[in-house]
Amino acid sequence: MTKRISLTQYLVEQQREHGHIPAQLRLLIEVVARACKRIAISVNKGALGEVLGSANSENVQGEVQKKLDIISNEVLIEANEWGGHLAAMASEEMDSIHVVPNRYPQGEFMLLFDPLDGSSNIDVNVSIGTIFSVLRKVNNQRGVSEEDFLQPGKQQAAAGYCIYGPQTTLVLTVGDGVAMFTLDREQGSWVLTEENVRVPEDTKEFAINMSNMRHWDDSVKRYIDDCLAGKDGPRGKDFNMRWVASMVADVHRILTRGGVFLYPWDKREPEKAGKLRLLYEANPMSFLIEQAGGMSTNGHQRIMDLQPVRLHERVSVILGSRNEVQRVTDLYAANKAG
Ligand SMILES: O=P(O)(O)OC[C@H]1O[C@](O)(COP(=O)(O)O)[C@@H](O)[C@@H]1O
Ligand SMILES: [Mg+2]
Ligand SMILES: [Mg+2]
Repeated sequence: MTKRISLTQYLVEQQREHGHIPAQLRLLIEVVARACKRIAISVNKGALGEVLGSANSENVQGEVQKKLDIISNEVLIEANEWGGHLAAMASEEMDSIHVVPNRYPQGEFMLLFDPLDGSSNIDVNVSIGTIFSVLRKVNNQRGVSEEDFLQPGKQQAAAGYCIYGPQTTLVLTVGDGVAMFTLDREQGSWVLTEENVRVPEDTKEFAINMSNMRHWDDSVKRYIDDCLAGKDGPRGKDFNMRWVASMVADVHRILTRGGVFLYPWDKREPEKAGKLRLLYEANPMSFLIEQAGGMSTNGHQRIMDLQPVRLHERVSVILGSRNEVQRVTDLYAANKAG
């Protein structure tokens, strides 16, 4: 039975007993967790809070923004601006970085986030979430710039997401395994409910948007065909499929019971490496999955080793149960060897 301690107590233990995190990082995570509580209240209100529907504006990705995309972004900016633990922030919903104004103390960390993940599910009452990643500011001699954010995922100081579903759950790593906290609405506090989360190495469950099948490359097609062939096919076992179309929900299921998630490159937009964003979707989810014993690649390379070149760059994502991700990566290698 996991000891039912609060998020603050867990972070204090990480700081004092294990020396894993400095005080500023603990404060930062607590502020992000508090912001997610506020976002959860808006999400739960739905039509009552007039937070559903489109905002009739477009973000840098060319996507029409939802009202909740903007509300969540503002909540996170506001909550994190004055705490003294940050130098700057970056978000899916902002073209460029947001530097903490000089009137506030400058911190040594930088926060990146997808304020509302799974936007296509907002209006249909399906689980959505917030994804975040924390980096250290590399050069304290000068002001902060977009270049400071272009760090490989393996340099993250912390990462997590909050899922707004039947329960509101915060999932976190500071590089010492993965922990899950459930929001106790009566108390308004985050309570530890899972620690040292492990992703099973094997699985019989894959998650991919099957409607894109005709656009996939040969490696992904082959992998999915083999799964669909079931126990009479090369895999010798039947597979099940799930696709929530909220990355947080699909990854949360994998952290909870295993599975493999694929949003690969496809021919619809061949010039793009994929749909999902490296810095505030793929990297934080990869850190969590690896800390839970899983694996995360773009088919060719470990995602956390990739050197980012742009703030909103996209990447092909294959993550989850180690042996399945390895199988997809082996198919890519075999196809490359030709
Ligand atoms: O609609 P599709 O093609 O299935 O894509 C679903 C994917 O797009 C996303 O919604 C993109 O994220 P945003 O909602 O933050 O833009 C992921 O959460 C999800 O995995
Ligand atoms: Mg997203
Ligand atoms: Mg989003």
